[in-house]
Amino acid sequence: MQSKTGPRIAQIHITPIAIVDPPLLNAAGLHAPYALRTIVELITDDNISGISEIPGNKDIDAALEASRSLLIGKDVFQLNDIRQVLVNQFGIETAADRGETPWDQRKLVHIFSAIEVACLDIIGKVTGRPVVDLLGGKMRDRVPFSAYLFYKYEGAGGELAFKTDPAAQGWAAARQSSALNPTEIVAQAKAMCAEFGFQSIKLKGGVFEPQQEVDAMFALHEAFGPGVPLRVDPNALWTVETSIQYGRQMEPILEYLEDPTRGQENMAKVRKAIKTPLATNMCTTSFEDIPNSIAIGSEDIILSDHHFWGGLRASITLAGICETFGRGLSMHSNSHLGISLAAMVHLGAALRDVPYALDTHYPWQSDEIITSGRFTFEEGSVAVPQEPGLGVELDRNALAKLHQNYLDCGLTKRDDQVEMQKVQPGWTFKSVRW
Ligand SMILES: O=C([O-])[C@@H](O)[C@@H](O)[C@H](O)[C@@H](O)C(=O)[O-]
Ligand SMILES: [Mg+2]
Repeated sequence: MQSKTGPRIAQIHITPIAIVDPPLLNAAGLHAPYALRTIVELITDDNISGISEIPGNKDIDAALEASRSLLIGKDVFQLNDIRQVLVNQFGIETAADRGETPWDQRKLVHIFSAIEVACLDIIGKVTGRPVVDLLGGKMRDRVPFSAYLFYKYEGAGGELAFKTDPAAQGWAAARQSSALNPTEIVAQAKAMCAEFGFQSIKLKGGVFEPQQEVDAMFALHEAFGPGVPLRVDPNALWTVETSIQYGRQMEPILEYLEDPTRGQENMAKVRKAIKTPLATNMCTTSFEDIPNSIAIGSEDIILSDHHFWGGLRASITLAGICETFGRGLSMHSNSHLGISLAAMVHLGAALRDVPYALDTHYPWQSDEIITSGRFTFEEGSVAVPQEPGLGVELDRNALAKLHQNYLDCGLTKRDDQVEMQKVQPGWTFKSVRW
């Protein structure tokens, strides 16, 4: 029997969108009223559509545009060739290229992730298999996620910015409330867990001085008891000394401490001094970082993200490396919609182990871009879609509306410092604050 070729990429649609995002606080400042994503749709010569979603900004969109002519005509099964074409075009960003924010300065990984996921969606449709089967097959039917708490100002985001919608009910109402102290953080956690059933909880820290955030963690421990694993992520704003001091205080209550301090060397020092495992999505963020991570022991758990590690198959490779070198693996997230969530769920289902519930910002979003509407969570987990491909279809009306949001809102890249300065003039980001 002769093997077949194709289908081939005939059209590429790149659509920047802006999705409503509430005023969430973090170490870099404040979320804008809209978060930017880019939706990519590939259409093959036999009219099959494959979709993906990546973090958006003007540069990434321009790079996607620039790769269009290189990708038209490519066989969607030839992912190695497609990646090589993109490597030739953009090069592999080195640690030096990635500079002071190595987790962020990416072109190749985002673009290849967008193209790979859309191709896998098509391959799944052609073969009649869900994407998880293309990653080696399903190890579980449901994928567990963690509650992801944020300090925040009052407000719903989008047009409501810092205002609230009095008609909102349940979590939609709680999502608008301010959370600026331990009591409000516990209230946020209760509302989010009541809605989504999460069984573990992460707090985005790096907003207030460390003792306030540590007090919030103890308040969560008090409210939820020892059966609910807790994590806190100060996004590397603490010195080594601060990390050790507060890390030791939280040893009895934390499942893991995420990126307390900046860089692999500092993380390795903290790791030697405290008993709690350390997790990262900031110091070991690419394959190039792995050898030094292993040599010096900078973390226990790598928070992968297919958007940032170069796709779903690269994430499976990362899982193998983690297994070989005794690293735990979990998943990082940013504000996102259901196409990204579907891809995360297929990946999570294919991993041999999921020892830590994965991160997702999804509860903070109210928009959706898939025809089936927003994903539902049961006891914090999402069922793996069983239909061919990603198992989600693009809602073209929603795409048009969210693209119009993008055009209207005037944002072209994420800048949490600028957003914070609108509220607190003169506020500046500091890479080490406490
Ligand atoms: O959305 C945020 O504010 C987070 O701080 C995000 O930007 C981080 O990338 C991320 O969630 C993290 O775990 O560091
Ligand atoms: Mg993090």
